[in-house]
Amino acid sequence: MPDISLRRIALLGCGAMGTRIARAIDSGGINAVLTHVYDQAPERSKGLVDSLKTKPIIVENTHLLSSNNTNLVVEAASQDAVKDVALSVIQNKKDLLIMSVGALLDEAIFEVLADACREYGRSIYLPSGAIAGIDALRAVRGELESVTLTTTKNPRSLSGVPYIEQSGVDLGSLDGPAEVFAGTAADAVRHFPANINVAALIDVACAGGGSTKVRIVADPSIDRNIHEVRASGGFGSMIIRVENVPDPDNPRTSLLAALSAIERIRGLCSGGIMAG
Ligand SMILES: NC(=O)C1=CN([C@@H]2O[C@H](COP(=O)(O)OP(=O)(O)OC[C@H]3O[C@@H](n4cnc5c(N)ncnc54)[C@H](O)[C@@H]3O)[C@@H](O)[C@H]2O)C=CC1
Ligand SMILES: O=C([O-])CC(=O)C(=O)O
Repeated sequence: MPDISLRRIALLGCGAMGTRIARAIDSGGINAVLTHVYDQAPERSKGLVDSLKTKPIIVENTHLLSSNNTNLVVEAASQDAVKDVALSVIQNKKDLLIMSVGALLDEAIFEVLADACREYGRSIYLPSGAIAGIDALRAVRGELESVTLTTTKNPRSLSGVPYIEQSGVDLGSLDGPAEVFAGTAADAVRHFPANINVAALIDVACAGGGSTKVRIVADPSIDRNIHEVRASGGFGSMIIRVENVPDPDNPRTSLLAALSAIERIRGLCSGGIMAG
């Protein structure tokens, strides 16, 4: 049940997604105020704050985001940021919304955070991000026999990933679709930390323990970030497919991911009737 007293928000990460979230709050579309921000790149936090009507305080490090009277810390930074700060946010009795969900496929981290949420009575929210149907997958998790995620992106949305460079695939010379990864969700988020958080979301929803099957395909002929989940089991079967427009400020990230975060924050801050 959402806590409608959530009104003061701190933001970790002022990149493509963090900027959209901050602007949605600043525009008055969410019943909340952005009180504090932090980014390890100081020019990012300053650039964001300069562009906002209501100026949040720029803090000196991640931990200061939860050492004030905010209710909710929103993470839109990186898996490393989650590993660094998530536990202290919960210990400081703040709720936490995580977008770099891949961090949770480290079993030790998941268990520590789950225990801390119980002990301190706080919640960690994982918006459905760049995928859809997370609620349905969670509902049928006890009946699942098979789940596979296939993610297809333009090579420019996959550039700079050491795993691809080491595997000898030359993204620049592809003239058709090429599989660049096949394996488990746990390995996918390790090798593609900024590209496949959706695999972690699906795996957490299905209680897969990191074992959900994942394929990543580079296809120079497409300009969308496409995620397709095929699931089957005792409930029947489902195919969930999204064809996402990439965020113009970060082609790895889909616009839907930021919109999903904003909608989740809006719901947490307003209560009322909510679908899904
Ligand atoms: N859950 C989902 O469906 C999706 C999740 N994501 C993830 O959400 C996160 C945000 O995405 P974008 O805004 O597009 O990325 P971005 O690269 O545009 O921005 C990330 C910002 O966080 C900052 N940052 C990174 N590590 C940090 C740390 N340890 N401490 C403080 N600041 C740090 C960077 O300097 C940068 O300004 C990424 O981890 C991305 O992989 C992206 C798309 C979908
Ligand atoms: O935004 C997307 O399409 C997917 C993505 O980067 C992620 O899951 O990390």
